[in-house]
Amino acid sequence: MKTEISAAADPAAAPPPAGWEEARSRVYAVGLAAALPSVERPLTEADGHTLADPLITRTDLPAFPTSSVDGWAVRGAGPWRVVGRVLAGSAPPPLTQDGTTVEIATGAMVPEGTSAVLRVEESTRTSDGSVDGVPRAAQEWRHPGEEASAGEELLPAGIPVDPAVIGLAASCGHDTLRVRRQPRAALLVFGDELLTAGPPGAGRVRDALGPALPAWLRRYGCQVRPADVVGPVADTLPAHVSALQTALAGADLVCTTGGTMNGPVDHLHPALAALGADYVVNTVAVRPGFPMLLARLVGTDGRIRFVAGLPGNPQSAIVALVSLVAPLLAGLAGRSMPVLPHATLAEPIAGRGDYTHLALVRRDQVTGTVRPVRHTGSAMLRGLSVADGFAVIRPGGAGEVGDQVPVVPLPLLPGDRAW
Ligand SMILES: Nc1nc2c(c(=O)[nH]1)N[C@H]1C(S)=C(S)[C@@H](COP(=O)(O)OP(=O)(O)OC[C@H]3O[C@@H](n4cnc5c(N)ncnc54)[C@H](O)[C@@H]3O)O[C@H]1N2
Ligand code: MOO
Repeated sequence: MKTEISAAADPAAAPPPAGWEEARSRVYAVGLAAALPSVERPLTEADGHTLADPLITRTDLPAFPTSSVDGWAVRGAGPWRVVGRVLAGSAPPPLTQDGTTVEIATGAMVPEGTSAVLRVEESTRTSDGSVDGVPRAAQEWRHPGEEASAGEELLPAGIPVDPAVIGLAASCGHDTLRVRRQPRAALLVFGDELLTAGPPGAGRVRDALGPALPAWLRRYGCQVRPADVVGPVADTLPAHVSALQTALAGADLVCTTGGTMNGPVDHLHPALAALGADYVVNTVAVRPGFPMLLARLVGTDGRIRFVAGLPGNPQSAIVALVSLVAPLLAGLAGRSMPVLPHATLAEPIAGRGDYTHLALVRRDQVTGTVRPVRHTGSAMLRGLSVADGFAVIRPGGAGEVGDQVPVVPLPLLPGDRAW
């Protein structure tokens, strides 16, 4: 996909905001073009990563004929003379004579020559110690390849690794998985007015994003080390440039909060210009969160890094996170573009004219419908704390009761496969 990238420059001369969907596609494409290299990880360390290669089974599944019950592996017609016992974990000799049986445990390999497995509770012993009974018509063992054949692709590349995938990989013989390296993210919090402890007041507010964003970013599969969360960064251009330079040295993605507008101490745009960044997206026609941006820097070593500028208003910062950072990370991980689930509105939601409206909603777990929550001003976090996601109200319209609308889910549980 062609992407429009423009150099960071005078924001007054900036192009009009990108449409919300267009902005998402653009950042996803740019992320995918910079997809992170693949690495080998032990299964126990693969959770939350993304498969870089398809998952291919190393053997048939099951790998050998496997008894599904405790009982008797018999050959020919009964009664059967007992000639041995086979427990799970060994490769038994074949049953060579009709009228013979071996005791067999659930999970044990069925000896070659077996014609049926008789459940222990459906068997009797004759006076001479032989086994008798009528095996069920349905076979009581699993055949090799019943679940998968050796060499078969079980999952494509690009799939998120979750506990189900880890279990499957182990069952078909893998000790490690080839996954995309997790993106390393850093966070710079801008704003001299921010307090990092205690109650707000006297013109100062608590930094709500420094503590919260690393946790959101980890839920999107990023690595965020505590030392990579820095702030408040002093409201001067040199301090911004230097903080960005330091963060970019180690991170694939640097998120910043605040300073996206053109206020007297908003230094993000000039700092990006000083660093030679290009805009992938510079403002988006969405409410709230309009001043969000994504910029790209190419290092002298060719390494591509991104800066996501999240607006200072706390809810707007989260809108920017779900709007731009989530598709960027999907691209970097080699995943597909996130598909938005749809839900039915149980209450109307106003439109925002030419802008897309992202409205915090809560989902009724029983009916699956969504309704807006209260306290959703862009400076507020109360609504977010009781919401499951943002309903997407497209430009030029409004959401009516009964409308099916896309919903951007919040990544509330790590590694969630579906909403
Ligand atoms: N003249 C205009 N002014 C503003 C406009 C506009 O269109 N014209 N847009 C408003 C919108 S929309 C937003 S969003 C904000 C974005 O501003 P910045 O990204 O430059 O953010 P700041 O000015 O630094 O802060 C805005 C607001 O958020 C509070 N804040 C900042 N960081 C944090 C934090 N980590 N935790 C909690 N609260 C934070 C900050 O104190 C301000 O109240 O611009 C509007 N202005
Ligand atoms: O768009 Mo601002 O992000 O409304 O608060």
